[in-house]
Amino acid sequence: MKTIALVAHDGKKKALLSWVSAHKAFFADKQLVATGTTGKLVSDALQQDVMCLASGPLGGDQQIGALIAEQKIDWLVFFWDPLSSQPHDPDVKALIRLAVVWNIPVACNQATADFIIHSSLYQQNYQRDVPDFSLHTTRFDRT
Ligand SMILES: O=C(CO)COP(=O)(O)O
Repeated sequence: MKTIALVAHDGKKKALLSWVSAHKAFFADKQLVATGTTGKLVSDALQQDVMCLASGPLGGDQQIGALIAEQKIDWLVFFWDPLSSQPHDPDVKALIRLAVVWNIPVACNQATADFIIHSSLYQQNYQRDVPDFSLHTTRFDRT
């Protein structure tokens, strides 16, 4: 099962909540991890369990970064707010840095988050619709 980390700054929480709500069915079979306040809001919006870590300014970003370094997170959706300063800005940068270091998909806005969902759905459908790809290749090789 895929594990997705969700984080949003206060100025972007509304955007994240409307985005996750629009994709409620997609998240139903995913494991969700989030910083404290974001996680509570997402859990209420989706009526789904979310592993809530500490609030961002209290170390939640660092906890998610640690999970990334332990390879327990498949992708990160982090709606950070480019128009307000954060007291824990070094933690924010460290989290994004670790997502890049560990080469996991990371979406910092809705357009990219949509891309990742569409790509993930495409991969699921491709794997389901073409299960006998190797068989097909073998048959082709014999002719
Ligand atoms: O500050 C955050 C990310 O940097 C988010 O923390 P909360 O989800 O606790 O608001």
